[in-house]
Amino acid sequence: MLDTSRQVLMLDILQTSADVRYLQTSADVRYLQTSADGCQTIKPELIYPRTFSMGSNPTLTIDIITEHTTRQTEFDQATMLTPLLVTVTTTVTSWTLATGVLVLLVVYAWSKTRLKCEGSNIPPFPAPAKPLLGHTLLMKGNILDNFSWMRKKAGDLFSLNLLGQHWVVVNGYGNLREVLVKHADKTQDRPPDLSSKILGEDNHGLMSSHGRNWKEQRSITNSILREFGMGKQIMAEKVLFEVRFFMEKLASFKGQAIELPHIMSAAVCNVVCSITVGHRFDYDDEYYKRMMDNANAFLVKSPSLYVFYAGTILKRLPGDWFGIKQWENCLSDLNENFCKFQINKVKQDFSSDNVPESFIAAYLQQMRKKKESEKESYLDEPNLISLIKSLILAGTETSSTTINWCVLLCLHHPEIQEKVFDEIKTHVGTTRPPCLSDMPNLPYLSAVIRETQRFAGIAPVLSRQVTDTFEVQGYLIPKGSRLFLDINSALHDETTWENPHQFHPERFLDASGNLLKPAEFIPFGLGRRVCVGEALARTELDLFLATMFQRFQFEPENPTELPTLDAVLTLGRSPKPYKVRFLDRNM
Ligand code: HEM
Repeated sequence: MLDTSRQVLMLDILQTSADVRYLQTSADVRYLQTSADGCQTIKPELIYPRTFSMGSNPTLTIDIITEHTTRQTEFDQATMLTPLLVTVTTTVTSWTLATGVLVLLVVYAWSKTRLKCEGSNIPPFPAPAKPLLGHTLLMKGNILDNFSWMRKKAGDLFSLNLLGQHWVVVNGYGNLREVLVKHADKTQDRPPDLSSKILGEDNHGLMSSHGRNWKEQRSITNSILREFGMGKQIMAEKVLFEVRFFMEKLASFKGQAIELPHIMSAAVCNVVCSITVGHRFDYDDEYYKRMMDNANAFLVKSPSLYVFYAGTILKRLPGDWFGIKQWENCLSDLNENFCKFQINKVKQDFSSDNVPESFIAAYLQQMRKKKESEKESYLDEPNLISLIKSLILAGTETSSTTINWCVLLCLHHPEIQEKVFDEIKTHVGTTRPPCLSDMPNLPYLSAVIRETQRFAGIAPVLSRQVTDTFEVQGYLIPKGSRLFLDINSALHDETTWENPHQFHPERFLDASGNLLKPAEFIPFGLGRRVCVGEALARTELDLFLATMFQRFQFEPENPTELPTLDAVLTLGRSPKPYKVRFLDRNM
């Protein structure tokens, strides 16, 4: 503020007295003229504000020293100094005001960022909280590594103060189960997230809905997906239909090194589209590519896990520090140009009497029925829009990233790749594509898929809002707290999995080669919010991967330099970009 006033002062005088070299005030304070003719410095700090009379009729006497003469000039309000003095007066007033406001703000922020529950028997903190910021800085960087060292310091359950919000990080299968299953009534809801807040979709659809709305959306989603044969042969046929297009696309690269994720996501998303909107899209269709780019941006451009739950205030900051505005644009475009557009298309030739051919049609039919029966219901179009978006976002990158990890891991373990191929060759052959009924005969492939899911841990941290106080491990988890549930702490627990950071599919097979499913294997979550698309995801992983292993040999771009196994962490955990060659085994 001082600086600003000083600059205004100098500029105002200098602009109106072009010949002036130095200015000297009546209080004998000199300061520098900044015009281009190179006059010497007089300490500018001296000018403020004692130089001026602040009475009701402020005047200022200034000695104007030119090259040869000294002339004394008195300025008053009527002259050009008026704005100058007004500026100074205002500055002084606003300085006092600003200090007051700042003090108030600090006191307010301090009271808001203190945990109300501190002092009660909540889980311990891993480190002292910083004034105002609490533990927010601990959320920077790789959150999984951060949680891991905090766990070592504070134990399986620990508290964080994130700008006044109490969060508890829950580690270990036993604790996750206790929180998500035993206390399911109190931990059913997710905290409001930024994407639904900025789109005005809080309590819409499936991901961000809660209470009775969530129950009804979840129940209708389950029943429509079952109606479309999820986990059964009908759904498998939809997947196999897409697998054929995907294989041709892979073959079209003729062994050239490619990045898999884009084309893989396009294929997997088509399965979700064939269910939700009733048909697939061509991979090169511009409309589809735009929708895919937007869906992909949700993950790739998504802010860090913590920012995901931060307030919308971040959106109002100037610029786009957290990429939130860019992110918002992608999500709005997905909403308007895909979800709403497709719903309107289905509505155009919709009839309640037709057998529904898409999720949208089935939902609209149920919506109409509920309306006619005049039963209270949450089925409506805003929920449907958000639901379609949830299915696309939650159902694309998850399965696609898992397959992407599996291919990468096979580049590191060619012997595993050959073992899977041999199993397929023996039990399916190479003349017809594998189908769902082959899977019981392919336990090694199933073990490779499970081990990929365990090793990669693509959905590493879930979150919940605590709606009623409960106790776990002797600690109090107060109502209003939020939970980070570290799923990877169960998937990588040394007491369950020997050498958890090694890729070892055999851990999912018993001595007779039968497939195992340990309770701690929870890549789809646990409890009431467990993945609604689990059966579809498993069918996709089985059929896409079985066909890929059967037809292609996966080779690294450069055989002497394998791509890294390091992950990129956003809301999910995906491999760093790498290139792979798909060599057709039939050629
Ligand atoms: C390998 C693939 C997949 C993995 C690893 C996965 C994992 C998960 C996880 C961990 C959750 C959160 C559970 C919780 O918060 O407790 C979840 C929720 C969800 N998933 Fe999946 N998922 C996959 C595929 C799919 C597919 C294919 C779909 C749909 C087409 C889907 C739709 C959803 C939805 C809508 C939710 C929210 C459910 C709710 O809140 O009630 N997911 N998934």
